[in-house]
Amino acid sequence: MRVDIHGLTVRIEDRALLGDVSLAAEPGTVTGLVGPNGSGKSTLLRCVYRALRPTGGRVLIDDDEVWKLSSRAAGQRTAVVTQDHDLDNSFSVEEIVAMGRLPHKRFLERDSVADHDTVRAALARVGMEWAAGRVFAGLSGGERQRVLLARALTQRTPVLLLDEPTNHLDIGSQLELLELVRALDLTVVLAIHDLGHAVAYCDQLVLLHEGRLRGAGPPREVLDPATVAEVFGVRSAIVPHPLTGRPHLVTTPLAP
Ligand SMILES: Nc1ncnc2c1ncn2[C@@H]1O[C@H](COP(=O)(O)OP(=O)(O)OP(=O)(O)O)[C@@H](O)[C@H]1O
Repeated sequence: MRVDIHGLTVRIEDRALLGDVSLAAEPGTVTGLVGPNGSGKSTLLRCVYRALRPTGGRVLIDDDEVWKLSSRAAGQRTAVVTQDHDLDNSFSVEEIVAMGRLPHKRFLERDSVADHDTVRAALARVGMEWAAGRVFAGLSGGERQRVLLARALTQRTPVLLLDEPTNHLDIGSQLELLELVRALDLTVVLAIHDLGHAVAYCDQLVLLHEGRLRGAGPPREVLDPATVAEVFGVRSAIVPHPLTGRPHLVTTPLAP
C-alpha cells in the first residue's frame, strides 16, 4: 500500500511544528525521515499513526484518508514501533506481542493456535523467542525495542512505521534490525538519526529542517555535502563502503 502525505501542517499554540510537508512512500520501499533534533520527524509519524491530528493537509493510505478510517481498519493497515513504552508493567513478552493480533480479531475473541504461532514466529524473527515468558518491563531497552518490533510484525500490516528503531540497540542488533526491515517487502517509513545507516538502508530519504521539507528523493541527492553542512553543521561525503561497496555517508566536524 502507498502512503501519500499532502501539505501536512501541525500547529500547536501558534507554533508550527510541521509546515506544508508532502511525501510519497511506495510499496516495498523503505523511506527514511532524517533531520536534526526537533525537526518534526516524530510529529510527522504521529500524524500517520493517528496519535496527533494534523492542523492541515492529508494523510492517505492507498487513497483512503487515515483519519476517516475506523481504528480497527487503521490497525489493519499500519503498525508502529515508537519510543514511548507506556505499557502495563505486568504484561509478559508473549502477551505484549499477541496485542498485535487485536485489529484482526472480534471483541473478546480468544487467541487461536494460529495466533500463538504468529507470535512465536515474530519473536523468533527478532531473536527474542527465549524471552516469551518474561515480564516485558524486566527487559533491557534494546530487548524491549525488539519485542515491540515483533508486536508490529504480528499485526501483519502493509505499512510499518518506526520511530528511531535502532535507538538502544548495540551495533550488531542495529544492523540486524535494518537488514530485517529491508527484507520485509512492506511500505516502511522510519525516523533515523544515523545518516550512514539512512544512506545504506533507505530507498529514499525525506529531510526535515525546522518543520519544513528540505529535500526528498534518492539518499545521495538529498544528503549532498552542501545540504548536510547547512542542516546538520558537519562535513560529509558519500563513499563506497570498503567491505561491501554499498554507499556509506561519513562525517567530520565542519571546522577541525
Ligand atoms: N505536544 C507538543 N506540544 C508542543 N510542542 C511539541 C509537541 N510535540 C512536539 N513538539 C515540538 O515540536 C518539535 C518537533 O518535535 P519532534 O519530536 O517531531 O522532532 P524530531 O525531529 O522527532 O526530534 P528528535 O530527533 O529530537 O526526536 C520540537 O521542537 C518539539 O519540542
